[in-house]
Amino acid sequence: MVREVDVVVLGAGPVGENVADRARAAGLEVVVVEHELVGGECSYWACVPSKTLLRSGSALRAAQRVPGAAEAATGELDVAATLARRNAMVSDWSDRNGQDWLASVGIDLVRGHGRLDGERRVVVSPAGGGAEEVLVARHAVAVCTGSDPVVPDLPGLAAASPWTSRDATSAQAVPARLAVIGGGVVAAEMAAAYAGFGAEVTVLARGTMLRGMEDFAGEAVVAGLRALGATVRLGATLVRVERAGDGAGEVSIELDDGTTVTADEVLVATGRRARTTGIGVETVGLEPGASIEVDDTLVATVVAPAEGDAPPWLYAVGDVTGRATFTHQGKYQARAAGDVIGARALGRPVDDGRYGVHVATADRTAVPSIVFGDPEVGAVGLTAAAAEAAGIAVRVADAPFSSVTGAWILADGVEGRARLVIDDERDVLVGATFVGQGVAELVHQATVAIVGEVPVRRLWHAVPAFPTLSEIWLRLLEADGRPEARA
Ligand SMILES: Cc1cc2nc3c(=O)[nH]c(=O)nc-3n(C[C@H](O)[C@H](O)[C@H](O)COP(=O)(O)OP(=O)(O)OC[C@H]3O[C@@H](n4cnc5c(N)ncnc54)[C@H](O)[C@@H]3O)c2cc1C
Ligand SMILES: NC(=O)c1ccc[n+]([C@@H]2O[C@H](COP(=O)([O-])OP(=O)(O)OC[C@H]3O[C@@H](n4cnc5c(N)ncnc54)[C@H](O)[C@@H]3O)[C@@H](O)[C@H]2O)c1
Repeated sequence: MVREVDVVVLGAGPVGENVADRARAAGLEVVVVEHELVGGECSYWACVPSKTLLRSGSALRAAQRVPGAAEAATGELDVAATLARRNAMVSDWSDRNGQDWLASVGIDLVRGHGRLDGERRVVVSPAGGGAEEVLVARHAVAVCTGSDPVVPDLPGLAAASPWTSRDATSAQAVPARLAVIGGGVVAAEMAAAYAGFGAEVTVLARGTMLRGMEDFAGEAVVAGLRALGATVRLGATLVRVERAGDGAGEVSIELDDGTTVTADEVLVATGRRARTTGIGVETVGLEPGASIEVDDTLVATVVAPAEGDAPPWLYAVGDVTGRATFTHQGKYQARAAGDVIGARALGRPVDDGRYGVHVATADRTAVPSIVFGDPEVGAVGLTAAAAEAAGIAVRVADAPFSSVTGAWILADGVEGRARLVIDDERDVLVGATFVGQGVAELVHQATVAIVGEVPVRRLWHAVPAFPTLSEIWLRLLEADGRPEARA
């Protein structure tokens, strides 16, 4: 069967849903193709279950840090109740709600595996078998197929049936011992969750933790994991992995220093790669296995421009672009992409200037990220090192949360600190990092300041209420110095 529609969206993760939503809002006829669950990785095996698994432990520890509440919160974490809440948060891996939402906004869902088949064509193999359906897009195809975990080519690892983030976020029981390979955000979060559940956790990071963030963030996460009882080995080089018995025995991980770590499960948390294999990208001149490069309106850049004035037709959005692999940033791209697809289809003006309606400018200036461990790490924009590497002359302002009364009221034993990275010439923020208990909500203030290019001297007039955590902003400005003192 061949069906002609306005827009075909390949993949109904958070990003595909939002591209479809915006294109539909422009009045276009939209079909979404999905071979697993509507809602994608984020809803079922990533953001939602991982944050739910972390939340119960962090709520308990937050109470235990406040005298008066601590005396009432003396029990152990209820792991079974935590796992049950996670099951509920992912609707027991049913996408009924997602399907209902698509129907409610008039987006057609086609269940099955989709692949590109030359210009504007997507072929769908139905999930339950049967005849293939060919979808021909009048205006656009948006590839929103997400990413897959990378399993390193380490001797014995694949044969040891390692966990990926899918197993760690959907497990119905907690292994007694969990080894975690990697020092990134999945490793930090899942190690914190499972250590909080009482598992004996060993993190094996080949360098430091959270490389790419400010050094003090990774250092605080290592200290936090150790405080939860986890073992963290930095600079670990793994030689081989072996699972004993017939595949059900313990896993041994041999390191180059001659030591061996044994565990019941091993979680591989060594990054992700774009899902561009088996989706026909080669039929439109793209490379299978690689991220799809796009311009700021999310048009795939390697496809030759269409003849004459014909508008571009191939878009890629979200994790598959490798641009800024977070749900919030993918959805931001998706709003721009869905709107620009609508504008181009209807012959309306395209607003593609810096911070225009139809571009994802903030992918290059202000991508917020939170590591939801204990402590939390929140960051946006550039680190001091990244700014310098980009040739921006910056000054840095640091302040500890122990200087903030609101932090002392929230909990005893205040730790953590924050940093602003300021473009010295333009006197605007280009980066910020917050580390501590409950700091996640502070990041958006910095995101607004960066995107708004608010002069630092004006930030002195944005007065944080007393006594809140936000007073860290005042401490940071004080560390930077009163504007007239620098004049
Ligand atoms: C453990 C973990 C925790 C995370 N936590 C956070 C967090 O707290 N906050 C955050 O912002 N980000 C988080 N992320 C990242 C976030 O999950 C991704 O950035 C987000 O899911 C990307 O959305 P997407 O729609 O691009 O891709 P996906 O969510 O991967 O969705 C892609 C969809 O396309 C479908 N699909 C793929 N190929 C085909 C095909 N050929 N035919 C039909 N359908 C297809 C898939 O089935 C899937 O439904 C986390 C990631 C992991 C691994
Ligand atoms: N809270 C959040 O927003 C959140 C949470 C989890 C994941 N995510 C997203 O998912 C992505 C993937 O997370 P991740 O932790 O898997 O990747 P990552 O890129 O954050 O970290 C990968 C880690 O694996 C290590 N590594 C890579 N190859 C290795 C190898 N061959 N041997 C040993 N170590 C190796 C790296 O040194 C690094 O420490 C993140 O980049 C992020 O975009 C976001």
